[in-house]
This record gives sequence, structure tokens and C-alpha cells, in this order.
Amino acid sequence: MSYPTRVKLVDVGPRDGLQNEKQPVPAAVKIELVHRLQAAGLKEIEVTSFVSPKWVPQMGDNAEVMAGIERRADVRYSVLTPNMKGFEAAVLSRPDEIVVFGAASEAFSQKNINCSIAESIERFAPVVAAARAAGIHVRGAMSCTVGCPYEGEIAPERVAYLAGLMKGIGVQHIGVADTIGVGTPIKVRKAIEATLQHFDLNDVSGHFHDTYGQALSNTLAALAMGVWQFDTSVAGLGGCPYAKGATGNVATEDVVYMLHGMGIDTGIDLDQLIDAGQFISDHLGRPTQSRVAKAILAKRASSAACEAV
Ligand SMILES: CC(C)(COP(=O)([O-])OP(=O)([O-])OC[C@H]1O[C@@H](n2cnc3c(N)ncnc32)[C@H](O)[C@@H]1OP(=O)([O-])[O-])[C@@H](O)C(=O)NCCC(=O)NCCSC(=O)C[C@@](C)(O)CC(=O)[O-]
Repeated sequence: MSYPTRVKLVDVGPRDGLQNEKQPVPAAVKIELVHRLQAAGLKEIEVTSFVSPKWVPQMGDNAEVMAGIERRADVRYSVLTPNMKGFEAAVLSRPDEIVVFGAASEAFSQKNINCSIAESIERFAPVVAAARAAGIHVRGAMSCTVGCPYEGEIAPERVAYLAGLMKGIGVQHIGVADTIGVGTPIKVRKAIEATLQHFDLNDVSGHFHDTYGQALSNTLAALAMGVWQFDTSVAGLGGCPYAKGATGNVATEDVVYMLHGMGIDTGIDLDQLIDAGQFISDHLGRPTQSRVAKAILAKRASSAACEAV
């Protein structure tokens, strides 16, 4: 079996990771997190979302966070935009990429963005057209591609249907999301195969939450299909406010460790990434969710103790 030799990771920690935090996380902390991620070698960072602050209060500082980032020319900064109102606000902060986010499940679409799948596409179409006219790259995210918290299992045909709608309105890249982390490798493979009916392999990424501890296996299954782009979240932060009980994305540290162990290049410095994860975990006052970070931090602590004696 051959795997890609290079993988691109998009760290979604500042957005997906923090959107569900109950206590406000200061904009300065979010900005520092972005700086640490880019210093660690991340080339794409999902910074924030331009959604209703009544729905997701934690992202209400979107413009402030975007304005505070010291940008690097080789890093792409992306933001979520559910409608024209969000796009018009987002465009002022000069994102490199916008993300329209739909769902393969009708119930999740209603809970998350207050409209049906068909209505969501009607809302996204002018956003995609405006972004492309402005030279901004457009990514689509498809939630609940294997399971939905309200409808249960989702058939691959529904994923193919949504992928076709996204392609039809001009979305350039599509993310296949296991929002609640219920997927297992064969189900994830089927969701990706359904997506590949409409998108080229180079325009497809995986976005796996780790609720059931399957996210690394699912990442490996996608890699075996040739998928080379994945969303991950530093320290395993996160969860969607409209998917109760779902945990964060697979930790960036865990994916980097696995990929480097397989000889796959990511361009990411694992030690600096672990420091970034420690920074945000310290701020949130809870341990990292990354197994790799826990192991390496424990090793660092025991080496420091040995040196001290
Ligand atoms: C989409 C809406 C806005 C529809 O919400 P709505 O209530 O249907 O919208 P509306 O057009 O009727 O407007 C209602 C109010 O919201 C305002 N409004 C309207 N749009 C905006 C906007 N863009 N920015 C700021 N304000 C906005 C609008 O101005 C109005 O304000 P009011 O007159 O009441 O004061 C709402 O449902 C919403 O904000 N949902 C966000 C949900 C969300 O962010 N979920 C998490 C992200 S998705 C995710 O995490 C999954 C993903 C991507 O990671 C992949 C995966 O794992 O599945």
C-alpha cells in the first residue's frame, strides 16, 4: 500500500477548537495561539467564524482576532461564513479562504444553521460567487457525513448529493467531516468515495472528531485512499455547539506523530506544536487531549527531574 509522501494539515483549533468554550477566551489568547501554530510550521489555520454571536458567542471577536494576527505570506488564514452577512463582514478582515458549511443530515442543518440543506445551498451560492470574484479560495465543509446526532447513520448517497450541490455552486475544495466522531474506517471510506463522485482527490480533505477514539484510524483509511489534506485541532480542542457530547477533532500532535513515524512529511515541528498545545491548555486550565503531547510532556518532565538531581 502506498501513502502520500507529504500531508497538509489545517489546524482548526482557534475556530472549531474554541467555539464551544463556555468562558470567553480573550482575543489576545486566540491571536497568540495562531502565532504559535504558524511558528510550529502550520501552513493553514482556521482562525474564526463570521456567524451570529447569538448562536456562537465565543466567535464574536472575529474581526478583532483577524486584525491582530501578524500574517505570514506562506500561511493561509481561513474563516467560516454561513451567509452574505457573514461574508461581507469577513471580507473586511482579508481572509485567504472562506468556508461555507453544510450538512448531509437535514436535522443537523436545521439545528446548526437554521435552514434546510436546499436553503443552505441557496444561501451559499452568492457567498461562493462573491468570494471567487474577489479571488478568495472557497472551501466547503460537509458535516455529519457518517453519522448525525439527531438522525443516526447517514448513507453515502446523501454525502454524494451534498457534494454535488457544493460542486454545482462553485465550491473549490470539500471537507468530509465526521462531526460526532462515530465513524469507523470503512464508513469513512464510503463517505469519501461518495465525495469523489464530484470532487478531485486533490480537492478533498478529512475532518475527523475523536469522540469514539477512531479518528487516527479514520485518518489512516483516508490516507490509504490518497487523501493528503486533513483538518486537525491542536491539543484535540473542540466540539460543535450543535452536536452535544461530541469531542474535539483529532489532535494535531497525534496526527503529526503518526505521519512522521510513517515517513510522511508535514513541515511541522512537533516540539513547537506541543508547546502551542500546552499554551492553550494552560489557558483553559485543563490537560491536553493529545495522547502524544501527554507522553512527550511526561518524558520532558522526567528528563528535567533527572537533570535536577
Ligand atoms: C447561520 C445563522 C446566522 C442563521 O441564523 P438565522 O437566525 O436563521 O439568521 P437570520 O438571517 O434570520 O438572522 C437572525 C439574526 O442573526 C444575525 N445574523 C445573521 N447572519 C449573521 C452573521 N453571519 N453574522 C452575524 N450576525 C448574523 C442577523 O443580523 C439577525 O440579527 P438580529 O436582527 O436578530 O439582531 C445562524 O444559524 C448561525 O450563526 N449559525 C452558526 C452555527 C455555527 O457556527 N456552528 C458551528 C460551526 S459548524 C461546525 O463546527 C462543523 C464543522 C464545520 O467544523 C465541520 C464538522 O465537524 O461537522
